[in-house]
Amino acid sequence: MSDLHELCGFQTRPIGSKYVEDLKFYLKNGIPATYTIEEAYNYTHNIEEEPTTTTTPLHIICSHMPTDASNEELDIINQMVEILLEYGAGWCLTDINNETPGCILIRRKLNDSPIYKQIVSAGVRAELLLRKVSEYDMEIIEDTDDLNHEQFESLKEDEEPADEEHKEEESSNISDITNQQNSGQLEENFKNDPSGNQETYLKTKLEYKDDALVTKDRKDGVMMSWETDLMRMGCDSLFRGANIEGKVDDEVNILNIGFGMGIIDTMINEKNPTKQYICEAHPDVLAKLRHDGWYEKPNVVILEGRWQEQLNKLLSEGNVFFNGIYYDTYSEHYEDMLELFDIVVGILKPHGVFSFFNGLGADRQVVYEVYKQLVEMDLANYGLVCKFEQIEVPESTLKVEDTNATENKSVWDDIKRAYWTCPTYYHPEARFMDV
Ligand SMILES: C[S@@+](CC[C@H](N)C(=O)[O-])C[C@H]1O[C@@H](n2cnc3c(N)ncnc32)[C@H](O)[C@@H]1O
Repeated sequence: MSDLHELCGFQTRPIGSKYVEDLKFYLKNGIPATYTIEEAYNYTHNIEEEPTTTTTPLHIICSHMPTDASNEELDIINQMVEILLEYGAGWCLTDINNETPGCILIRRKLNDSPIYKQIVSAGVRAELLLRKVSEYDMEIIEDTDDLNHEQFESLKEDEEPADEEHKEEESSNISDITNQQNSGQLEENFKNDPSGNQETYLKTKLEYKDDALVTKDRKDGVMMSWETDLMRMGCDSLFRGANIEGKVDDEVNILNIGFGMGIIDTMINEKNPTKQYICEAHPDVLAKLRHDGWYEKPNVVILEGRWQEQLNKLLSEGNVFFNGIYYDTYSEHYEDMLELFDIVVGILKPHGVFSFFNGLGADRQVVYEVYKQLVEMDLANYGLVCKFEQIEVPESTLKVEDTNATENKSVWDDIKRAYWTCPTYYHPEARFMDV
């Protein structure tokens, strides 16, 4: 382990200002804030292979920060985190246990600490920067080949490097993409993955089961009935947009993007709006809509196709405006949602409500919290204020190994990959600012 790594392990107490001085000294002398234990180990052992896990100084701080630290010590640790982040420490790099620094704090129940807040803010800044970088087609060159290890290395022999066999499968879409953008293999997998690629998804056969809509062969969960309570909240939000100063609007129009299992659409229909628009792109889902009689319902309009085409048409025709718009699609990304905001502000009535299934980054709690802040900022740029209501999700959605209740069935038992692993759902309700 290098001196920098050792420093971040807080082996001597109390943690005083010398820690900050030493940290600054190492960083100013060229040790990268992202210098990993694995890089240090490989260098000392003449291993040329690029390590696949990244245990950074920030990880070490998060796992060694004492739970009995005094306020003065916490202040020093906080300063150290601030300095590391200033010097470019990664908020979403993953260590040997597939944990980011934020994940470690959550596991240690330290996510109320200012350090956790700093990490989430750094995540927001990093994602905004990444967006700019891709917008302008810039390249971030990360070359660690010419690191001057000799200058800062003093690795102990007993320190074990990252072990491939212990490495868990990466699970966060967003941090995967951030970490491993350059991998051609990943790109290929991504193309063939219906959950991440819309073109592939729309050609993939779907299957309706009792409690889920899944892709027939791979068993990706497109929609699952455990989300029913979340859909109820979504439906209630949409109809709040029908209320203008205590009176119900003369014409209540609701738009739902993505039919799936029809859970939210059934709830909307029961409230009998003037017009219920449903936009749906997948042929198997459209067949289900036909089979279940949705085309015959007098107040229902079905927009067949992707919202990207269908809603632009509505927008340019300019003769229907909505009290509520709900968005819950599949195999789309955050950038798609940003594109949707352009249309939402053009077809939402002044008192209307926009809501969506908030699963942004929800396979990793710290990423979920970063995206909660990002979407709030992005909606604000469109003049929409987004408020979040918190609810606990059913325990059966937390992976079996996390619940300590192996006898309980997990909703993910027959599903390829859990797209949700967070204990709390942040239900979004957005309205124009001046309403
Ligand atoms: C998660 S499900 C929606 C579940 C729904 N909220 C419910 O309550 O059952 C997502 C749906 O969005 C549809 N979809 C995906 N991309 C779409 C797009 N670009 N335009 C319209 N529909 C889309 C999928 O085919 C799928 O039926």
